[in-house]
Amino acid sequence: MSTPSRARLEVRQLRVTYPAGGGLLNRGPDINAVDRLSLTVTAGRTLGLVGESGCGKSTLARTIVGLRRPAGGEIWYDGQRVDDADAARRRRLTAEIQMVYQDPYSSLNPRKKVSFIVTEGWRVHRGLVPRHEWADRTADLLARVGLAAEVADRYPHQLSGGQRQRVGIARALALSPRIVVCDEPVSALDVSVQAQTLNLLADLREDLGLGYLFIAHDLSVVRHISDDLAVMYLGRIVETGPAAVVYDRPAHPYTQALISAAPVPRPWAAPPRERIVLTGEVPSPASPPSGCRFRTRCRLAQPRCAEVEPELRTVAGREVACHYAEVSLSGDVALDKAVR
Ligand SMILES: Nc1ncnc2c1ncn2[C@@H]1O[C@H](COP(=O)(O)OP(=O)(O)OP(=O)(O)O)[C@@H](O)[C@H]1O
Repeated sequence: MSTPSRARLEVRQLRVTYPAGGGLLNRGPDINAVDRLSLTVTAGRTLGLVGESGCGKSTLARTIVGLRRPAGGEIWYDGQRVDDADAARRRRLTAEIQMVYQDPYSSLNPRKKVSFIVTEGWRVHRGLVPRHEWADRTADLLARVGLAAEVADRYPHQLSGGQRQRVGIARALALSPRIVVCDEPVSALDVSVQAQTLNLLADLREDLGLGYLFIAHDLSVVRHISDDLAVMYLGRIVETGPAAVVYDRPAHPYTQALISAAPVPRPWAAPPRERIVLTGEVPSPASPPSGCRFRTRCRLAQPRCAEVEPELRTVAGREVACHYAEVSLSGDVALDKAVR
């Protein structure tokens, strides 16, 4: 497969909401699951997106692949706007942006054989692959993800979790995407098969020149596969930049806390590090705190943080949304001096 170098997905100021709970009379404010979020995914590169459960990662993923409508903002693919396109153009554009789902148990139809599941996209995008090529092309796709051709005749319940996720990956590849949204693709798998699945995804990216938006709540999973990292908190990106910069010298107090809590592969060989424990609950996205959304759990919070919402700005080679990012990069001692 050739790799057009300019395949590029751009999300600009995206907002996605859910209607508020409660009855008609006591309706609360809408839930802003994704709030003015911007990011870019380019073919051949991986953007890792991390954040705690409930911060809006899956909502973002589902909106990018067209399963939810945004309440605001824009989604662009290769210079064309996707989110306001008519159904036919949208279908054509989004064939090139596919998704691998978190749970291979619930994302595959249990009543259909693998041969049907993998060819689903060809039924929707008629004419893409001629009917007489389906069997051979399915065998090729299964081989690409490390499965034997006989798997085509099996049902999902006859496969292991790792094999099912490979079927999910084959289904995503069937439409020759340029961009793949991987929504926690290994978190439902046994630890023993997580690494194999990650290696498969990394190999496919190399061979096919894919661009990944790789979503995970576990930083140690995304660190190795990502070129760039984005850290999400309550619907917004709080820090983003090259993976090595963000991971090795995090500037946002939230990123620092996430990294300090991530397991270290060989703790005896790693330098000792401070563990920052996050206190308090994640606030509801229906009523986020004023100013900086992270301030209610932030060890560096100052009065200004309640008044002015920090926008992303460049600090030491990455973008960070924190008034005191330089300070937090150089530690607490410096903070005393800086805020006086
Ligand atoms: N269908 C829905 N109706 C109402 N609120 C929803 C719905 N789906 C998600 N939410 C809310 O939107 C916010 C973002 O949820 P989302 O599932 O996108 O987060 P997440 O980071 O993917 O979490 P997880 O890792 O647990 O899936 C949460 O507050 C969640 O409660």
